[in-house]
Amino acid sequence: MSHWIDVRKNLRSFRYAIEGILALFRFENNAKIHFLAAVAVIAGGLWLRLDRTEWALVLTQVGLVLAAEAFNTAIEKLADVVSPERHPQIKAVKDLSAGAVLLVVILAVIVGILIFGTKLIDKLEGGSGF
Ligand SMILES: Nc1ncnc2c1ncn2[C@@H]1O[C@H](COP(=O)(O)OP(=O)(O)OP(=O)(O)O)[C@@H](O)[C@H]1O
Repeated sequence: MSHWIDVRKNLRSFRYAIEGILALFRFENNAKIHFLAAVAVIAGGLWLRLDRTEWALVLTQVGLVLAAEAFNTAIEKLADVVSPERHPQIKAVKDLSAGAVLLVVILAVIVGILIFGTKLIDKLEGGSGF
């Protein structure tokens, strides 16, 4: 009997997705840098005691950057298979994909400055220092 939801198939897909995440952080240089940045941001958030809304915003940005990095890596790998030779359209595809990551990163930095900037100033002006 066929089931409406095939749990075993779902679990297998989940395992492949985890393998993708592990490969991203193990082999891709930009992803490693973004991973370290994410760890630093989370440590900074704990230190500055972000509130719920601030965490929601910060973690959304972290998720967007890491997911954009994963999509970009996937597109680059696909492009390399489709066209191992240089091709102007592949250049456009890869540049657009990298541009998407840069856009997300720029916005994440702005959100980071808005949230961490004021918190940091408050903390330092409060005199508690480090
Ligand atoms: N097949 C290609 N055809 C045209 N331009 C390309 C191609 N591959 C890469 N490029 C250009 O090089 C940029 C960087 O691409 P990518 O990160 O894949 O590195 P690469 O140049 O292929 O070298 P490597 O894979 O050794 O790092 C792309 O954004 C694009 O401008």
